[in-house]
Amino acid sequence: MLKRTEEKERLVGLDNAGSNRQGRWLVRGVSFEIKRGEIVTLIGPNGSGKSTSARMALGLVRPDEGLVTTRSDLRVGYVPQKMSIDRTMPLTVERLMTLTGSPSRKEVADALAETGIAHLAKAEVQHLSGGEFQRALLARAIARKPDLLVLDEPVQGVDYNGEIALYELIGEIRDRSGCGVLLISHDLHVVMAATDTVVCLNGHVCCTGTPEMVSQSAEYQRLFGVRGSGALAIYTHHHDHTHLPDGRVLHQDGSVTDSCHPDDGHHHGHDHQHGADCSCGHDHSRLVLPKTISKDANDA
Ligand SMILES: Nc1ncnc2c1ncn2[C@@H]1O[C@H](COP(=O)(O)OP(=O)(O)OP(=O)(O)O)[C@@H](O)[C@H]1O
Repeated sequence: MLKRTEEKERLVGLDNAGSNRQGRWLVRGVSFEIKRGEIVTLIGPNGSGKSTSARMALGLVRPDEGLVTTRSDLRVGYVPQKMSIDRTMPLTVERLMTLTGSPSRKEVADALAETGIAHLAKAEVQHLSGGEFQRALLARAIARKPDLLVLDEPVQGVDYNGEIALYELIGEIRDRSGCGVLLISHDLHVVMAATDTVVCLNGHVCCTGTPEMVSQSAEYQRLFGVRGSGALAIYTHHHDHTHLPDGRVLHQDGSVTDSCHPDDGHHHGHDHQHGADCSCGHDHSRLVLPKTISKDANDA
């Protein structure tokens, strides 16, 4: 008898969902689902309805049309787009972890270790770099052991190498914990190919699919106006280095450098291609778009 492949558990599903405020549709016709172990990324220009769609998925906004179904007792870990912290108030990373929940000391320590900032447990939040702060917020979210991890613009205030390191970390967390991940991004510089599904929004779903499929769709290219040298490059490489929490790069030969370049002598067996915008060029399975796309998107 044939054994059916086991279906991954569906955590959240939106079916033609829409949200209306005072007669205006903020977004409508949104359909996607997130299963356990999957990464779904919502992309789109400012005001395109990414946060509204995510809020519908989380049950924070009730859809005015369509259907949203959520697994009962779904545990969500949320990394907000902004978090206002009184910079004059002393607040350690450890304390930040317990502001809105009550994880045990071990859960706090594990989450800080997993996000690579165990050494910053006693540090003041106001002294953290952009990348360290994002990791602290991520640690706070994963300490809850979520079924679904939601990250709204997780790479804000983070430089290019830090951005790649953060995306890699999110992928590792998914691999280790098996949680589902919903990412929201309008800075399209890096959308990791580890993303299973990209949903491209502009008040409605313009296109949806794998990063490769979406990048090639006419709707996507119309929306983001990919111009001139702004060609897309899909990277599929083998892993030969690791991005450290502080943005530096640990190479296979044990050396650590501030950044990573194909010709820096640390990489062997170049079996990959580089795009026009490649400042790193190795080992990531990701879709890279030029920085200018964010501006193009706003112009669109
Ligand atoms: N509660 C609300 N009441 C009225 N309008 C709203 C409300 N929330 C959002 N909007 C509007 O809905 C549209 C979509 O907003 P949303 O925050 O979902 O977009 P976004 O894609 O996440 O944008 P950004 O990238 O700027 O964060 C915007 O025009 C916004 O001004």
